[in-house]
Amino acid sequence: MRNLDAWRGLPAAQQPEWHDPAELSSVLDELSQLPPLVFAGECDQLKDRLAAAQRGESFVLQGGDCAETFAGATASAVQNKLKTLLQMAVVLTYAAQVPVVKIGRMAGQFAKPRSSPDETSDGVTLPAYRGDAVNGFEFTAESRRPDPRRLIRAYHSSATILNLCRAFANGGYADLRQVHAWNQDFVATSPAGKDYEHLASEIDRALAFMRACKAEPAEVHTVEFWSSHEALLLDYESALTRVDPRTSWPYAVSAHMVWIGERTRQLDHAHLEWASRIRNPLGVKLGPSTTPDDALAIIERLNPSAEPGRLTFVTRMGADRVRDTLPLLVEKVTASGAPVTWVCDPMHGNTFRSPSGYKTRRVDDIFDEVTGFFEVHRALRTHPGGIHIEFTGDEVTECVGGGHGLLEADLHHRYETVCDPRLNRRQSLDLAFKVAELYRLST
Ligand SMILES: O=C[C@H](O)[C@H](O)COP(=O)(O)O
Ligand SMILES: C=C(OP(=O)(O)O)C(=O)O
Ligand SMILES: [Mn+2]
Repeated sequence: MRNLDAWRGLPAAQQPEWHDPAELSSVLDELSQLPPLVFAGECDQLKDRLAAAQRGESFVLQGGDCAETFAGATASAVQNKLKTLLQMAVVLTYAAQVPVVKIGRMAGQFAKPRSSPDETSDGVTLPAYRGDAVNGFEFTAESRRPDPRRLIRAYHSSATILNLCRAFANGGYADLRQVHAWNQDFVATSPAGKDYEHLASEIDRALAFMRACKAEPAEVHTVEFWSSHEALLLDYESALTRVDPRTSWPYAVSAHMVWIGERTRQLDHAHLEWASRIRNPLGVKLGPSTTPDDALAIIERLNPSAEPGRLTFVTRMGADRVRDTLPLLVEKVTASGAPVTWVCDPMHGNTFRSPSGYKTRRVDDIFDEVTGFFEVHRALRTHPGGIHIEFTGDEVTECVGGGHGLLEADLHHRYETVCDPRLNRRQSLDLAFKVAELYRLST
């Protein structure tokens, strides 16, 4: 018998200390009555797309904020993010010559695992910020107190964002020619534009050819878009786990895909137990300390029946370690015959604090990790299935480098993230053009 509550008896890392159990329980009751944000059939479709990525027949582009905020659930913020994701996807589609599976770290990415449970500033120590679903970013005792009512806001903000994404993806905004025109603007105004001109003009010719042939498939005007987030808060995820009436299988209905983070993927803990019961496509983050046995045990827990598209390993090794740590994992998993989609997160292994105190990342390191990921897969003749990035559609100053040469001294201008540093719009497009080149060289 499936037991959706078996996780409750196990240790769960990174859960908030809610102070009022009665209030939490009433919030969870309320959540469990609310409509699903996604449907099981959609999750199955995404599983098919991820299975294609595992076979090298598509490429995953997953990205969004490190931590979404309630204040960020506006039409313009969501539109800018989606626009950037679509621009990146067009470049990658052309280079990879396979469909790009567009998955937002959006519409639910409201909870954060933290390195330390508290934060100290000017001699005052308060609970760490754990995402808008838990507490407020503002550094006051009142704001940092975990508030279960925020879970309801997380649900409604997710609904708002997902609704905007669905409308943008289907309502003409995602038109391929429009997206390409934005890319041409970027190439024309980017200092590194010369490097990208060739690819952009090839795309231009391909589109002109299609137009001349009067080829206007629906895919030119709309895109498939999927939501994802880290399934961190098990009370929330569990209240939004529903049994699909078609199949009687349980699904997380908070997002199409959910992933388990590097800090909560312990084999005998609650997160993997909960994830093992649901039927969504799942991601698991793997850091540099992961052994092949860890990876094989996770596969055994989450995908014992070897269902294609069910399990994505999102590796985040760091640019300096990816070439040493990834090969053995990929080799052993491949030898086991298990179907796994390999996706590279080049962000979380490359974070450092600048002398001025900002948490940041270098675009060069991010690109270097993706390069290493491609090299490893090429050497082992396995498929680099995609990339997973933290980015935003706005011109923030959180990561250093990129075509516009953002310096550490520039970080203070627009450092707006509430958790990890994100690529800004131009740095994201730089990355897309560079990865596109890499893809072409490596296949
Ligand atoms: O996004 C991932 C983690 O939540 C984040 O890297 C933790 O950051 P911290 O080390 O500042 O807690
Ligand atoms: C917490 C995150 O990453 P990881 O689990 O890889 O540390 C994240 O993706 O924001
Ligand atoms: Mn992060």
